Amino acid sequence: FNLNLHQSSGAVNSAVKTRIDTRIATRIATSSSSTVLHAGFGKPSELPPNVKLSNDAVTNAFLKMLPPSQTKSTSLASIPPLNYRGVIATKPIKKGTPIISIPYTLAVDLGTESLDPIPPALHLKSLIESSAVDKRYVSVLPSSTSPDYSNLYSSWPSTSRSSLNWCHLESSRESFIERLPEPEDMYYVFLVTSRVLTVQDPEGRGRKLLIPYLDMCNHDEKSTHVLTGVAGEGGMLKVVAGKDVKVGEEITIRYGGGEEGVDEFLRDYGFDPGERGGYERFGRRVAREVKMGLNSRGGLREEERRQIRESLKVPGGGEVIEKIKREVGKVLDEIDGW
Ligand SMILES: C[S@@+](CC[C@H](N)C(=O)[O-])C[C@H]1O[C@@H](n2cnc3c(N)ncnc32)[C@H](O)[C@@H]1O
Repeated sequence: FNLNLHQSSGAVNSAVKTRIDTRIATRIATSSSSTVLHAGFGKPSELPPNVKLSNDAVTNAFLKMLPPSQTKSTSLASIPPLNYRGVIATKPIKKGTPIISIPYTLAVDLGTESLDPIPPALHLKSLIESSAVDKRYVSVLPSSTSPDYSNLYSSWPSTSRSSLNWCHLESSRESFIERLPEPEDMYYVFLVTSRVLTVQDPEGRGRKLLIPYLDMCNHDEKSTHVLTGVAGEGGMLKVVAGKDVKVGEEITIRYGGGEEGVDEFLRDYGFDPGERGGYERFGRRVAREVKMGLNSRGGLREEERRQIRESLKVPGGGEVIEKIKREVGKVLDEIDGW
């Protein structure tokens, strides 16, 4: 494939894998399409009016941390329709050139790869608490009160949580919490699962890295951009353009995880990657789990179903939770209709 990667060493093609338990993301997509928010913008002055470049003091201080070349053709912006923060092209970018290049030395290295997000989460917590992570970066991470975090079903009311223990998704999250020193440490698990990439070091071992700026790229299943880099001295962690990029286009990457459905995706990132079948698919999975439960242990008793129904009425949890609750409600209706 004719991607013109910057090759400074033979190891440069080592993949930056998108987070935790995921497969290598050097998938060089064959599709030439990508999300084009607003095609046809040629100059920065032609940025779509509804894309607001982030221009507050905290963001500007963070951007100054980065190599100056970094912000010549991209910037952070609030991007419609969700108005989430993301990276946007402010200049046209040619296919094959790096869009983002962050030196390994700027990344927060959380150690060698493990399938378990808890060790890197606790490592991150201690680095942040001991001020070993640049404050300018910490200040732009989503806080524990930001919607990115609070929309996760972490805020699912505890009554619902215990009632939903039979649900694979919920019990896997519960098992995280049980193994954490404090339930609040779930916030660091969220930072790890939602924004840490696995990058190979020169010896070929995967390392968990929090890469400032690169971690601001949102997910798009159809993104053709390619992640490359080596987690070691002199390494540059890059997003290389898989296609020509126009001004005003969002720079997205393709996250790993949740290939089978949407559940791990929801747990780890807190949003529904609609293209994978979304909540409908999740609902079907829940239904399957309930039915399996019915076969193996006589199913949910009437009392259990009643408790779940009650817990579904407890407000809170944000949009994601509300959608899951609706799906769970449908599954219960289905069972009670049998
Ligand atoms: C690696 S961060 C991306 C940058 C993030 N928007 C920020 O401002 O720091 C991953 C988080 O961004 C949000 N996100 C990324 N892609 C998204 C998408 N396609 N739809 C909705 N939210 C998305 C989710 O909150 C996710 O947990």
